[in-house]
Amino acid sequence: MNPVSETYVSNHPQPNHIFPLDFESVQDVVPDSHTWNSPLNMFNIDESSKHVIRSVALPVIDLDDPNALELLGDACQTWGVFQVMNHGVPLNLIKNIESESRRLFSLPTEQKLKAVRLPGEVSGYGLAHISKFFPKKMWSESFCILGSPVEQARKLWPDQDEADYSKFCEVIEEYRNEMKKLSERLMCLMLSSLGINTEDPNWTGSSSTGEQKDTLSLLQLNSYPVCPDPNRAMGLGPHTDSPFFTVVHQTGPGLHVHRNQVGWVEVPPLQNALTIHIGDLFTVLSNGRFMSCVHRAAVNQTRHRLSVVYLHGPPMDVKVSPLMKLVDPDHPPLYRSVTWKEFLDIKAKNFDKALDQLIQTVELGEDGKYIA
Ligand SMILES: C=C1C[C@]23C[C@H]1CC[C@H]2[C@@]12CCC[C@@](C)(C(=O)O1)[C@H]2[C@@H]3C(=O)O
Ligand SMILES: O=C(O)CCC(=O)C(=O)O
Ligand SMILES: [Fe+2]
Repeated sequence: MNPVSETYVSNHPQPNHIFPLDFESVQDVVPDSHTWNSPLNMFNIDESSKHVIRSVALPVIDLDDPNALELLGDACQTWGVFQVMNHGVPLNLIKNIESESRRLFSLPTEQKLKAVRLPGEVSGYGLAHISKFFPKKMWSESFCILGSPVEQARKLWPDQDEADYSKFCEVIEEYRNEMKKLSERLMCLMLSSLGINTEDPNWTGSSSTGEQKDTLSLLQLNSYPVCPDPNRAMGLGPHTDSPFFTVVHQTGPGLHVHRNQVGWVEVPPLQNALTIHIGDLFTVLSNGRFMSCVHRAAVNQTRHRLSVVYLHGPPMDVKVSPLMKLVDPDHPPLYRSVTWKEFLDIKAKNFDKALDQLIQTVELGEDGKYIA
């Protein structure tokens, strides 16, 4: 652990999976704590080949294309990941969030630790939330923002004049608004591709009180510093995202998605494209038609890579179940209903097998068909 973290920890006991390596003082070797050399045996992925495929083209969907709906449905069913062009998010806003992230991560470690994510909290600076599921540390640092960024930003830029944190907050809020708009549009398209009409107020399932609540939106900024030996380190271990889907902006190559029978495929950092990953809750909602996509982030020796991840999910306590329209005598409900909150608890205990825990067996009639 780096000296700043050490001092901090001795005063505030913390689990060690929150603190990133002190990248400011990284030498020319990857420490043992960060060396990924044993097979993970997660997600039933065959790890015999380290090869990353660059020749297989991932679906790229132009939202202005008249066939966008069909292409998008196809991409969700076959890949669980796709890239969108003409998404309507202003390019200068994307550049701005990139430079604000860069400004944040280039603060001295000591400063970033002032906004460290406390145990049990979602927002703040630290290792990615999923680090606790892996035996080795990741070559990255992240900053998670749930709700207003103001409180966190004040910790990062405390004594200076307002300009420092207000610029950051402005850009975050603006980006979040654009992401919300785009996500709602994508959600409608994805559901339409399944024959679901989102005008129906109950399409996400029902909350305990029956009232409509806001969907939850969360931003995570990731930073992957240059690494002296990228083959031995991991930026972000293999995982699926838990919400309905995530929208990712990356500044350079490093994102890999896994496809069965194919292997790890690189997601190219196309100019002006955003990457969408189907998450676990969409798998439940779509009754297994759209499977969440396993992905990871690699690091490199020359370029500091950044990514910005927006999570689009339901309110934490709203039950998500397979949509009624996707359940019929030939398609029984595969998963039991679950709230995002319950699902995160399940995932905390069964990281790569969380969805399997929701699989239910239903009684079938004599003809082998499901009776609703
Ligand atoms: C509400 C959530 C969803 C979490 C856990 C918890 C708080 C932060 C979320 C993320 C944000 C970034 C990707 C992810 C994979 C991560 O590492 O932290 C997400 C994870 C999940 O989708 O499970
Ligand atoms: O850095 C990336 O490209 C991916 C980040 C990611 O998957 C995540 O934060 O969940
Ligand atoms: Fe992810």
